[in-house]
Amino acid sequence: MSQETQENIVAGTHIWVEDQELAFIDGIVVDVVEQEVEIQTSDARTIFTNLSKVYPKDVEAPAGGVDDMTKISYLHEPGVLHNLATRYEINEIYTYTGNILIAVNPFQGLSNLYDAYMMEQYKGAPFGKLRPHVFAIADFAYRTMFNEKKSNSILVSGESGSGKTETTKMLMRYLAYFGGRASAEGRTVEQQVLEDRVTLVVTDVIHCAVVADGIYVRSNPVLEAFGNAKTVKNNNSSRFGKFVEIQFDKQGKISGAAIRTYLLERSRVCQISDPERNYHCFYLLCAAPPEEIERYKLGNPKSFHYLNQSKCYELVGVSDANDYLATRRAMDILGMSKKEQDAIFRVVAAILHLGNIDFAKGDEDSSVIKDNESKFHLKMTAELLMCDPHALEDALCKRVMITREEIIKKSLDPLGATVSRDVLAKTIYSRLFDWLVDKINISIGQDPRSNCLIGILDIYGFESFETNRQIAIYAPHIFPFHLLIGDDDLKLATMKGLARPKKKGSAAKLQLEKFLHFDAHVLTLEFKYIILCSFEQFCINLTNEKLQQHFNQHVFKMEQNEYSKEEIDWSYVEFIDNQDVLDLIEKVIMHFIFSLPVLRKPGGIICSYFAVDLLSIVLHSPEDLKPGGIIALLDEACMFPKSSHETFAQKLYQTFKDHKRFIKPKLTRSDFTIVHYAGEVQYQSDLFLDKNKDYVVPEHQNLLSASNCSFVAALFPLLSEETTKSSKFSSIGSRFKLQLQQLMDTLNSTEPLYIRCVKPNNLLKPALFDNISVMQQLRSGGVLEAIRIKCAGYPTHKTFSEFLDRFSILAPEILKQNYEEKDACKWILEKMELTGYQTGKTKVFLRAGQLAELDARRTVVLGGSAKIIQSQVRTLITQKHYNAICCASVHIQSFCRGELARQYYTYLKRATAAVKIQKNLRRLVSRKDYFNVKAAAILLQTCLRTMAAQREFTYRRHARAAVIIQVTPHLHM
Ligand SMILES: Nc1ncnc2c1ncn2[C@@H]1O[C@H](COP(=O)(O)OP(=O)(O)OP(=O)(O)O)[C@@H](O)[C@H]1O
Repeated sequence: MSQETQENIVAGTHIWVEDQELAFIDGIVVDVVEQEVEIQTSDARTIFTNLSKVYPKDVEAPAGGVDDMTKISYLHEPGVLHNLATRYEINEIYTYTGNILIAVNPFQGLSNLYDAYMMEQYKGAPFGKLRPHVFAIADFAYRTMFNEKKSNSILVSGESGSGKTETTKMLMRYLAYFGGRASAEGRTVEQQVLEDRVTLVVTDVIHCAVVADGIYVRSNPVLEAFGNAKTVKNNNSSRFGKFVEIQFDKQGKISGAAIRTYLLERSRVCQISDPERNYHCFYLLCAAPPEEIERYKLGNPKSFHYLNQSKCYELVGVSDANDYLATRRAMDILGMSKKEQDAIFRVVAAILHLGNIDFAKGDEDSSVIKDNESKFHLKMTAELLMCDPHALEDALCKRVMITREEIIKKSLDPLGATVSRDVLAKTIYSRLFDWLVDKINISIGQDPRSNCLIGILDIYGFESFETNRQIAIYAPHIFPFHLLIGDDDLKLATMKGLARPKKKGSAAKLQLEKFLHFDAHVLTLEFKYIILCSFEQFCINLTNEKLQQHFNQHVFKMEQNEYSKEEIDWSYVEFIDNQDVLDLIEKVIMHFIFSLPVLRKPGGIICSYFAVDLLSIVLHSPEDLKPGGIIALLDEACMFPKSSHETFAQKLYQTFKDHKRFIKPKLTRSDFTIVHYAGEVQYQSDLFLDKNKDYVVPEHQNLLSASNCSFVAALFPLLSEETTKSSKFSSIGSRFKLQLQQLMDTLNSTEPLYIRCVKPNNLLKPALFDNISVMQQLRSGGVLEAIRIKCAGYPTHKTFSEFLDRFSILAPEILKQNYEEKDACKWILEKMELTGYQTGKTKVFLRAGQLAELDARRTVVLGGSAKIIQSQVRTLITQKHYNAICCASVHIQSFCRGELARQYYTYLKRATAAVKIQKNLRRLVSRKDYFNVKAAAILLQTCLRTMAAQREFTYRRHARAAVIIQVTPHLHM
C-alpha cells in the first residue's frame, strides 16, 4: 500500500485488515499511534496491527459488487477479493478486469448461462455492454478477427479444476456456432467431413458436456480419453497443455484447425496414487465389448499393476463402456481406419500387460522374469506390440555398453529392469499420444489460405503445492509415528518428531503451523504442507513465467492504449517485468557454446536447439557473457556422465549465489528455491537430470522399430546415422523451451485476450468461497500483478461525472457556477493541491494514493457536516429526551401521588374500619355488659323484690299471725 494511502488512515476510517483465516476482514480504525493501528473488526474483535497491513475500504461500493474490477475505487487485493466473493454469492461467476475475464468455477450448472439464446444475446454486442461472460470474449475475438482481419488468441489459465477446459469448450462452442456453416450453404461431402472433424475437435458434438450435480460426460473423446485422468483436484483433469488454432476463411467460417499439445504427464502411466486414476483410455479399454477384451487378453482393471496402485476404478456418473464406444465413433469421424484403431488399442493393452511384468534376481546382478504370470504378460506384450518376446526380455533386462574395444551386454538388477519397464511404458504412451495429436491435425486439415485465426490456449497454472492441512495423528505417543495423508502426491509419510517426512519417490515438507487439540488418542495438528516440486512443475512454472511476462506486457499496453485514447501523458509510467526470473531459468550459456569445437562444423554434435539459441545470440554487453540459466546448466550436467543431481545443485548454488530470484534452502544439499512472480517455489533436483534427458533407450528403440506392426514401428522410426550422431543428447527442458518460444511467437503475432479461471474451493462444491485459496490463485494468475501495473500508472480512472458525484462536496462553490465537467474536476483537484494527476477526454486519472487523499479530505468535509448534523441531532435527541423525562416524571409523580393517596385512603379506610370495629366491639362489649348488668340488676331486683316480697309476705304472715294471735289469745285464755 502506498505511503500516501497509509497517511490517510485515521480513526474512523473503514478498512480491510489482513487476517489469517479470511485473508482480509473489514473493520473500523479506532486509533492510530505512529505505525500501530487499533481496529474494531466486523466480527467484534479489537486488534492491533501495523499500518502496512491495513487497506482503505470503499464504503460506497455497490452491494452486489461491480462487474469490472477497474471500477473499484480502491484497487487492492482485499477490494478485488471482496468484489469477487460478493458476485460469486449471487451466482455472478464472471467479472472483468479491463478486458481480462475472471471466471470463478460455480461447480454447478447455472441455468441458461450457455444456451443458444445467450449466444444470440452476445452476438455483436459491444464489449462491456452486457454482463461479463465467456461469450463476450469469444464474440470480441471473432469480431476483431472478422472486421479488422486480426488474429486473436485467448489464453485460458488457472489451476487444476478451475474450469479451463469447460471455459475453452464454451469459447469453441460459441465460435463454432457462428463460424460453422449452415447445412443449406451447399457443402461438398469432403467439406462436410472436414467440418465435422473440426467441429468434433473444437467442440463437443459427440458428447455434450453435461455439467450438473456432479454428473460429467466427457467430450472431445479422443484427446480426453488419452490425455485426461481423474485426479484429486478434478475428475476429468487434462494432463497436458493445449493450444487450439481455429482458422477462418474470408467469410468468417471455420476452414481448418490445428492442435499443439504441451508436456503430457508421462509419469502417470506407471505411477498413480489413491484416489486418482490413470489415463481414461486404459479403463475404457477394460470396459470394451467382450470380444475385444478377449482379443487383448484384458480383464478387470484391478488385475493391472498400472491401474491397481489406486483403489479408484470407476467415476461417478461416467460409463467407461459408453465412452469407449464414443471414442471409437470419434476416431471414425476423425478418419482413423479400423486398422489404426485396432493398433492404438493394441498398444494401450500392451502397456497394461507390460506393467504386469515383474522381475526376480537372477545370477549375480542380473534379473529374470519373475514367474509364469509375468512370462504370460511378457508374451502378451510382445504379441500385441508384434515384436520378439526374447528381444523384449533382453531390452528390459539388459543394456548394451559400447566401449572402444568391444560391445558389452550388461545385465540390470530387478530394480533396474523395473525402471526400464516403466521407461518403456512411458515412452510408448507419449509416442502414441503424439501420434494421435498428429493424426487429428492431419485429419482436420489446415487451411493454407486462411490468414486469420483464433487460438485458444488451455494451459496449466502455476504450481507450488503449498497448503495448510489439518492432520489427526492416532496414538501420538508412538514416535516416530506414521502419517497417512490422503493427498495426490504424498501417500505415506513417516515423520520423525515434527521434522521432514520421507516417502518413496517424492518429497514433502511439513511445517507445524498450529497445535489444534489433543485427546487421549488423537493429536490434531495443522501443518503447512509443501510438496517439493520436481522437473515437471519447473517446466510448468517456466511456462507461467513466460505467459506472465506476455500478460504484463499486454496489460501495460492496454493501460497505455487507454492513456493514449484519453490523450494523457504516460511517458513516465514504468514497467517492471519478470525478465530476471526468465533469465535465471532459460538464459543461454554463451561460454559453453563457444567452447564446443564441433559447433562450428555443420552436422557436428551440437543439438538443434543450441543451434537455434546460437542464431539468436547477439552480444551486447558483459552481462551476456555471464553463465547461462538453470536449463542450460541442467543440459550441461546431463551431458557429463559423472554429473549427479548433487553436483548440478552445487553448480546452481555457486552460479546463482547472488541472484535475487534464487535461494539455497537451509538444511538441504540438492534443493533450490526460485522466487517466481507468484511466490517462492522449492524444487527438489533429485530427478531433474533423469527427467531432462529426452532420449529413448536404444534397446527400446531398436526393439520397437523392428516391430512387425507398421503402426508400432512408425512410432519409433529409425533415426538416420546423421541424426543419431547429432542427437546424442537431447533435452526435454530445452525442447520445451523451444516449443514455448514458438508458442510465444504465435501469441505475439495475435491480439491476446485473457481468461483467468479461479477455483473457489478445494472441495469442488458450489457456493463455497475460500478467500485464501482464491487470493493465491489471483496472485498466481497475474490478476494482482495486473493491478500492480495499473497502480504503477494511474490506478484510478473515474469519469468526470463519477468524480463530481463523489468529490463536488470538496468545492461546493462549483455547483453554483456553470462549469464544464472537466473544468469542475480540475478546479477540485487544484483546490486540493494535488499534483501528478491527469485529466483525459472523459476521465480523471489519479496516481496511487490520490483517491485515498481525496477521500480523506472528503471525510474531513463530511466529518464537519456530520458534526453539525450530529450536534443538531444530539440537541433534538436531548430535547426529546428532556421532554420525555419531564413527561415521564409528571407521570411518575402523579402515579406516586396517586399511589400515596391510594395508600392513605387505604389507611384511612382501614382506620375508619378499625374505629368501626372498635366501636362495634365496644358496643358489643358494652351491650353485653349492659345486658349482663341489666340481667344482674333484674336478677338483683327480682331477688330484692323477692326478698322484699318474701319479707312483706313474712311480715304480712307475721302480721296476720300477729293479728291472728292478737285475735286468738283471749280465745285461749
Ligand atoms: N462454467 C462452469 N459451469 C459449471 N461447472 C463448471 C464450469 N466450469 C467448470 N465446472 C466444473 O468444474 C470441473 C473442472 O473443470 P475443468 O475440467 O474445466 O477444469 P480444468 O481447469 O480444465 O482442470 P485441469 O487443469 O485439471 O484439466 C468440471 O468438471 C465441472 O464440474
